[in-house]
Amino acid sequence: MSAQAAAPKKTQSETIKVCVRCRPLSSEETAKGHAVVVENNKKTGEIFVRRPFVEEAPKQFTFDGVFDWTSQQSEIYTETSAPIIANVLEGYNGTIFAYGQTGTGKTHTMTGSESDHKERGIMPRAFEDVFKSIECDSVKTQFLVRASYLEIYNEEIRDLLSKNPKNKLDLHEKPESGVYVRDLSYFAVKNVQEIQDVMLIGSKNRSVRETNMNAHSSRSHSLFTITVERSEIGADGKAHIRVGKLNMVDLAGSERLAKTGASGDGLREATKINLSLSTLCHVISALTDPKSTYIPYRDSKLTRLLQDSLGGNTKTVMISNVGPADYNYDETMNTLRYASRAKNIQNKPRINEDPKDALLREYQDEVQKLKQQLAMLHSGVDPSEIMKKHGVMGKQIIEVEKVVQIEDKEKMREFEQKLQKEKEDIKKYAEEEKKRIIQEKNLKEEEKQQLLEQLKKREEEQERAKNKQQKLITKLKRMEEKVIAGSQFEQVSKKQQKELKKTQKELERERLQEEQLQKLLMEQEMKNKKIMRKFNNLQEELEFTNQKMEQLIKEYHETTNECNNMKDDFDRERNDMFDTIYELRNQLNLKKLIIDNFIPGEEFKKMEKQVEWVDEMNDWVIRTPGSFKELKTGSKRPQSAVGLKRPTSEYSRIAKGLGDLNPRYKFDNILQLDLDMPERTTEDYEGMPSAKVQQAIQAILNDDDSQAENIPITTLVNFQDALLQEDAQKSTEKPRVKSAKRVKSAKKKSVE
Ligand SMILES: Nc1ncnc2c1ncn2[C@@H]1O[C@H](COP(=O)(O)OP(=O)(O)OP(=O)(O)O)[C@@H](O)[C@H]1O
Repeated sequence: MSAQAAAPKKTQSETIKVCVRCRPLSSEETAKGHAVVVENNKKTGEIFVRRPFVEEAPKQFTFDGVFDWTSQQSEIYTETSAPIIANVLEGYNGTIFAYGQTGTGKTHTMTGSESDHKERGIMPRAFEDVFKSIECDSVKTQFLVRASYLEIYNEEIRDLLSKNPKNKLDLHEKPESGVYVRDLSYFAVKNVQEIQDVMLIGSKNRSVRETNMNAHSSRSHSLFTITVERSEIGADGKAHIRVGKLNMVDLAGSERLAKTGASGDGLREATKINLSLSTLCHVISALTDPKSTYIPYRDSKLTRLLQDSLGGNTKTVMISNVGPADYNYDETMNTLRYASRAKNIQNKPRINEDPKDALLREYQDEVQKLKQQLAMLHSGVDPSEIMKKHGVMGKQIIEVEKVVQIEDKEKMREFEQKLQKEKEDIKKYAEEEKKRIIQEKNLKEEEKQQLLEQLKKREEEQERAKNKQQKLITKLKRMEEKVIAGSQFEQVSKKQQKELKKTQKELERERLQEEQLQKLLMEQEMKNKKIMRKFNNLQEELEFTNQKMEQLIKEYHETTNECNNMKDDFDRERNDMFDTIYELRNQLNLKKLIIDNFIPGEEFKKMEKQVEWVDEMNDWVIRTPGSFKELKTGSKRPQSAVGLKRPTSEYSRIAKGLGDLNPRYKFDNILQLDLDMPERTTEDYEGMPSAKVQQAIQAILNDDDSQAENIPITTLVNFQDALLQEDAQKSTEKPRVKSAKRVKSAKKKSVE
């Protein structure tokens, strides 16, 4: 494929391709005697679903492809996904996603079996195809293949290839490249084995749990992305880069809480799964409703990540998985209804040409830089030349200046071998020199030591230089390895085979279309005949009208039935929602109870102030410490004054200026050891109390402590009166400081 062929094509819209796969009855379903209610017609793309225990015509849907339990994994891949892989290598974005009720075979379809080669799913087959196509391409075309793997668990994005797969990542959006996950790990891979290892590592980190419906139920949506960057020389003699991205999505299954028996964490997971799947359904509905003005992509992480695949610039295939058993009739119908709607979603795929953020260009630049550095290092003064220049016991090594250009692996190997040999020569030469110095009889011991030290120093220097060269070669090798070139020999026959296969498939598709058109034509002709029919007599006309009426009545009944079924489905969905709401309300009440009884109101209010709703994350988050500043109340602490050791208020500066000895104005960190006793504010009672007062005091003192509380009120009133009278008499003699304290003083005096 030449770069010329990649000249910007006119963007045409196309509908997303929708296929249905029905798995076989499981052994448990067979043992329980469940009946099969799903029937497929592969040729026409029709699927029929019979409502159990009801006498009515089966519901019929038509898709781009239908597959039953006899379909092999290879067939599913070839029919649904292979064309998308070819598109991705041309620079289109592609998405393949599996959707359906829990336990219907989404993971089986996408990943398949690890141990049984025949049973491997779409993902490993896609890996093989990507690298096969790269091999078949021209040697001048360079590729960079990267892989990433993430899951959305409980509305949190997690990097399945990270060292800490439980850390949550954020979604961001760039105008030129759309929605992306910040800090997601990408691994450059250069063959099938490497990318398969990436998938296996990620799959092991995925959240799975046993439910009533599936022993290994995926509790998260997973997204494996392969980014293929290809660089070719165009007609203008310049390198052009195209970037294709392939998303492979294994969604968590929709489930009815009553069937899966979810509780606790399982309930939380199921609620989040169902919510994000219902957002996906709302997005599908909105995209196919001509009256809709708003697409709720932002309502879940899943729909935001799939934004380009649904109504965007991607070539998309949706594989809807269903179960064949009668007890799953409702879920099967639900899946098929949404799948049927999705058929009308229009995308506008386009080739991504010369994007600004192409990594391949960065790699190419870096490799070029490394090559130059290496060449410079190598063409510089050789370490042995340094030795020669410094004339250490002069064995003369003549070095020829050379410029290194590493163009292929063979040359790189030669260069590495040469470097190794040079290292060994340096070592050998140093050893010989060492021996010679030691054996030199004309030299003093001191001189010998000096020469040996010099020799050691130079040997180290040379080794350092060679190690640096080795490092550069290793880095260059690593970078060049990541950039894969097409095969040396263009495998024409392989390519032709591929073309042949493609043409055969195209022919088959055309044949099917022709068959369908033929069928439609016949039906139309029949209708026409009926209309054009001439009636010989009234009797015939009556019979025809009766037949027509019967037909209309039948159609009316069928439509009414369909309406009732839809109403039933709606009721069921509503009941499911009520179940979910009921469970969630229970949990909410529990949390409210805990908050009301164990968290003080003040604390709750404080906490409430410290959290905020972030639209981007669609969740509550605790504010960062920086944002607490605005919550702080109270007076502002004075800022540090120039020349003072600590922030100081105006008042304390004045106090210091006035020479106040209070240590708090000394501006030093003072540790006060003496107790700061309060000043006395009362004074002893002087003079002789009157007889009445003495009597009252005596009465109090005579009562022991236990009775003190029970002193008759009259005694106390008398005592108070006596004191007041006496106060009035003596007020002219001496003013009292605090009369309220007198009772104590009086008592003290009397005791003394
Ligand atoms: N076409 C098939 N042929 C044979 N077995 C199948 C097929 N499809 C699914 N199965 C089996 O059914 C079981 C459930 O499949 P799988 O785990 O792929 O379902 P799922 O839709 O991914 O479920 P969940 O949404 O709970 O993760 C597995 O044991 C799987 O091997």
